[in-house]
Amino acid sequence: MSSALSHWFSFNSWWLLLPFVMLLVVAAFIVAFVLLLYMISPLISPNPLKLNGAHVVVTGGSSGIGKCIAMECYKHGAFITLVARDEHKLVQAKKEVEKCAINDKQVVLCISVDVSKDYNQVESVIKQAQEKLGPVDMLVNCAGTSISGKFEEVEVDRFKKLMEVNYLGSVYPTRAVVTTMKERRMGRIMFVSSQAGQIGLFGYTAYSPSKFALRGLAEALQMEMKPYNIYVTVAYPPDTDTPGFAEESKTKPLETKLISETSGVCQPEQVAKIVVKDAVQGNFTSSFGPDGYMLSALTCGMSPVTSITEGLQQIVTMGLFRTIALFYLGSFDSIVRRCMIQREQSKAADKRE
Ligand SMILES: NC(=O)C1=CN([C@@H]2O[C@H](COP(=O)(O)OP(=O)(O)OC[C@H]3O[C@@H](n4cnc5c(N)ncnc54)[C@H](OP(=O)(O)O)[C@@H]3O)[C@@H](O)[C@H]2O)C=CC1
Ligand SMILES: CCCCCCCCCCCCCCCC(=O)[C@@H](N)CO
Repeated sequence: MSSALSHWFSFNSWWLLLPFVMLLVVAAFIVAFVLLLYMISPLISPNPLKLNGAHVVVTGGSSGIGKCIAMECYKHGAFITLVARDEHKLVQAKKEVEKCAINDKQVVLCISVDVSKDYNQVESVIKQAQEKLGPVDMLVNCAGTSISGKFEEVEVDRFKKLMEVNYLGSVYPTRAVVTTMKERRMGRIMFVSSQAGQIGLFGYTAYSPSKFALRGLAEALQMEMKPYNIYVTVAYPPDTDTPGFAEESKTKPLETKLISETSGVCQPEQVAKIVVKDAVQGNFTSSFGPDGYMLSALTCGMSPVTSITEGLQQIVTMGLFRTIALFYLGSFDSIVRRCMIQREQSKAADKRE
C-alpha cells in the first residue's frame, strides 16, 4: 500500500511541476530575447553627432532657451548661426555666446529674419549662412512665443499668429536645410515644443495646438529622413525662466499658473544641456524631470524609439503612468472649478457693494 501510494505521488508530482518548468522556459526565452535586442541595439541607434566643428543654426537664438542652446553647442566647439528678428538682441547674444568659446577658430554669425513670414526669405538667409559656415549639421527650431488666456478672450487673429510663429516658423527653416542634409546623408533637426504640446491645458487653447503640431511634423519627417541618417528630436520643456516666460506670466490666467506649477520652473541652462545631449544622440523625445519623463512615456503613441531601453520602459510603465495621470487630471479639474467658484463669489460681492 505504501509503495503504491509513493508511486502515485511521484508520478503526479511531475505533472504538477510541468507548468513551472514551462514558465521557466518562457522566462528564459524572454530573457534571451531582451539580451538579443540589446545586442542589436547599436544597429538601431544612430552614431552621435560630433559638435566640434559642426555648424549649428539656432532660431530664436537671441534669447532664453535658444541662446542657452547656442552657448551649450559653442562649449562643445560648434560654429553657430543665431537667427531672430531684433538685431540689437542678436548682437548682445553673440557676445555672450562668444564667451563660451573653446578654440579661436569658432565663429558666431547673426541673421535677422522673421522665420514665420516668407519662405523664400528664410531660404535665402540659410543659404547665406551655409556659404559662410558650411552646410548645416544641426538645426534648432526654437523661435516661438506664447499667448495665454481664456478661449473666448483670446483675440481671434492670435490663433493664426501662434500657428505662424510656432509651427510655420519651424517648417520654413527645416525645409531650407533638409535637401543638403539628405545629400550629405547626415544631420539633426530639433523642434522645441513644450509640455503644453503633450497635454492641452486651461489657458493654452491657442498655444497648445501650435506645439502639438510640431509633434505631428516631427513624426512624419523622421520617417522620411531616417534612411538618410537624419535624426529628429522634439523637446518638451516645462516652464523655464526666460524673458519670454516673464512676459507671458504678466497676463497668464490663475488656473494656468496653478496647473503649470505642478511641473515647477526650470533654468534655461539645464534645459539646453539636456536637449543638446538628446539631439546629439539622435533621441526622438527630449523631456525634463520626473513629470516630463512620465508625460513622454505616457504620450509616446506611435513615435519612433531610439533605444531598446526606452521602448521597454514605455511598455512596462504605461499603465501605471496612466493611473497617476488620472489623479493629476482630477486635481487640474478641481483647480479650474475652485477658481470659477472664487471668481463668481467675488463678482457677487462686488455687486452687493
Ligand atoms: N520659457 C518657457 O517656459 C518655455 C518655452 N518653450 C518654448 O521655447 C521656445 C523659446 O522660448 P523662450 O526662450 O522662453 O522665449 P524668448 O521669448 O525668451 O525667446 C524667443 C526667441 O525667439 C525669437 N523669435 C520670436 N519670434 C520670432 C520670429 N517670428 N522670427 C524669428 N525669431 C523669432 C526671439 O527673438 P526676436 O523677438 O528678436 O525675433 C527670441 O530670440 C519657444 O518656442 C517657447 O514656446 C517651451 C516650453 C517652456
Ligand atoms: C503621469 C502624468 C504626469 C502629468 C504631469 C502634468 C504636468 C503638467 C504641467 C504642464 C506644464 C506646462 C508648461 C508649459 C510651458 C510653456 O510652454 C510656456 N511657459 C511657454 O512660455
